[in-house]
Amino acid sequence: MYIVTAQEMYDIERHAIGEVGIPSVVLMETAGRSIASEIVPQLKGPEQIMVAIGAGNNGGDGWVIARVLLEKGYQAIAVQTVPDAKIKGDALLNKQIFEKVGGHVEYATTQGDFKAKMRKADIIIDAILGIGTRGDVREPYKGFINSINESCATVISVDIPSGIEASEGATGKDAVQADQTYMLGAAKLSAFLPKTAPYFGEWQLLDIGLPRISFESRVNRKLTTIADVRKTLQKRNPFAHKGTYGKGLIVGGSEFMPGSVTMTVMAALRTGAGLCTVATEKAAIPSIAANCLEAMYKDRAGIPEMDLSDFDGIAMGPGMGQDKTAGELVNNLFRGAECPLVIDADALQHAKEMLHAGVRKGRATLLTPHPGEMARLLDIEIGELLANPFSYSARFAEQTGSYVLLKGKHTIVTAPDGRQSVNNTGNAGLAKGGTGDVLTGIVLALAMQQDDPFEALRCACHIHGLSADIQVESAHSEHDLLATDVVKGIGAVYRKLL
Ligand SMILES: NC(=O)C1=CN([C@@H]2O[C@H](COP(=O)(O)OP(=O)(O)OC[C@H]3O[C@@H](n4cnc5c(N)ncnc54)[C@H](O)[C@@H]3O)[C@@H](O)[C@H]2O)[C@@H](O)CC1
Ligand SMILES: [K+]
Repeated sequence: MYIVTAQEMYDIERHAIGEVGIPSVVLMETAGRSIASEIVPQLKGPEQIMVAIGAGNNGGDGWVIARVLLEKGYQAIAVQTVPDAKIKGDALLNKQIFEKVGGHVEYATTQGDFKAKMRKADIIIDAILGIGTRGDVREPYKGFINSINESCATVISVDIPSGIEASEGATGKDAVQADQTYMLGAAKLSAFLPKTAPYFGEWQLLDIGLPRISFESRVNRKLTTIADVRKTLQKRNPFAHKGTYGKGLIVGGSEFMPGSVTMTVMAALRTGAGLCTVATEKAAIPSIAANCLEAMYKDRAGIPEMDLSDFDGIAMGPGMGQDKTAGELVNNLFRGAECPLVIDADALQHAKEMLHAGVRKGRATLLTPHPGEMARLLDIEIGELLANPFSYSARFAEQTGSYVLLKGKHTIVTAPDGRQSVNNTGNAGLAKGGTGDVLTGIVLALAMQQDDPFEALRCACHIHGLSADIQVESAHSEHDLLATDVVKGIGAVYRKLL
C-alpha cells in the first residue's frame, strides 16, 4: 500500500491519465462507484443520505456516489455547496449525468442553508474538499465543516476528511471528523500523522484502477504488510548451526538497570539470533544471567580490548547510562564496528556528533529513537518533528547515512536512499517501559539475518507490534501487557508468519 503526499498523488494521476491513457472520468467513475459499493451493504433502506459536494474533483466523486445510490433506490440528496460557475470538467459532467437520471440538486451556500438541509440526514457523505485543500479552511466551508461535526449523523469522507491537507504540516483545524474515510488510489500521508490521523476515523483504501507503473519512481513510501514481512523472513535452514544466524553483542544495562538489556537479549534470541553476548557492568551480570541462561556475559570494561570482528551485529544503548564511561564505549564501538550497529536509548545522544559527522557512512548504522530522542538528535522541538516526521527522518537518514526507525503509533522506517515504510501493528499496551528494549533486540537479530537494514527494521517493528496485538487478543489486555509479554509473544508471531 503506497502512502502519498498531495503532490505525489497528482503526479501519479497525471501519469495514469496522460501517459497511460486512462481517461480521468473513468477514474472518477471508479472512485465514486467503489465508495458506493462499500456504503450500500451498511444501509438498511430508509436512511436519508446527504452528499455534500464541493467545487473540485472530490465533489465530482460525490456526484457519482449520489447517482449510484439514487439508481439503487436509496434516498440520496445531493447538496451543492458552491455556485454553479465553480463546477467544471469531469465534476460538471457527472453533475449533468446525475440530473439526467432524475437526480435533484439542492443548494447550500450559507451555513444556515447547509444546517437546514442537514437536519434530516442520517448519513452525510463528505465530498466537499479533497487533496486540493491548501492551508486553513476558508468560509463558507469552515461553517459547513463545523455543522457536520455538530450533527449526530454518521459521517463518511471521500478520499480525505474535508479540511485536512494530504501532506505533512497539516493542523487538522476546522476539519471534518469522519466516522469512516475511504481513501482513493493511495493512502494519504496525513492519515499517519498524530495530529490529523484521528480525523479519518476508520479508514480503508480503495483501488480505483491506477496502474502500478504510475506509482513506480513517483513514490517510495509504503505501509508494511504481513505479506512484505513473510517475503523477507527466511525459513530456518535445516543444516544451520548456531553461527548461521548471527553472533550478536549487546552493550548496555547497569547495576541499577539490569532489566533493559535482559529484555533486549531475550528478544534477540527469541527472534532467532544464534549466539548473544551481553557486555555490561560487572555488578549487573548475576541478575541478568539469572534471567537469561542462554546468553554469554562480559564486563563492559573489557570492550576496548575485544575483537569486534567476532560479531555479526552489535546493539548498544538500553540501560547504558549517560556517564562518561558509557560515552567512551559508544565512541569506541561507533568507530570500530564494521558489522551492523544498532543504536538505541542513551547511546543515541552519545553518538550524536559522530552521526552528524558521517563517521560510519557506508557501514550499516540502525537508529531506533523515540520522538524525544529524535528531536534531540535534530535539535528541534518534538511538536515540530511530529508535524513533519517523514521529511525530518528522510533528511537525517540521507545526511548521516543511517537507517532510522522513528517510534510512534505509526513507526516510520527510513533508509538513506529515501525509501520509507510505515508500520501499523501494535497497540496502546506498548506504551510502557521496556518495550523499546525489546524492539532493539528484535532489530539486532534481524539485522544479522538480513542483508538490507531497511528490511530488517521494518520487519522488526511489524513483529514487535504483532506480538503485542496477538498477546492482547489472547492472554492479555492493553492495560496489563508488559514488555516481557512482547518477548513471549514472538513465538506466536513466527507461527503465524512462517
Ligand atoms: N484527479 C484524479 O484523477 C482523481 C481525483 N479524484 C478526486 O479528486 C480530488 C482532488 O480533486 P481537486 O484537485 O479538484 O481538489 P479538491 O476536490 O480538493 O478541490 C479543491 C477545491 O477547494 C478549494 N480550496 C483549496 N483549499 C481551500 C481552503 N483552504 N479553503 C477553502 N477552499 C479551498 C480550491 O479552490 C478548489 O476549488 C481527490 O481528493 C479525489 O477525491 C478522484 O476522482 C479519483 C481520480
Ligand atoms: K472529502
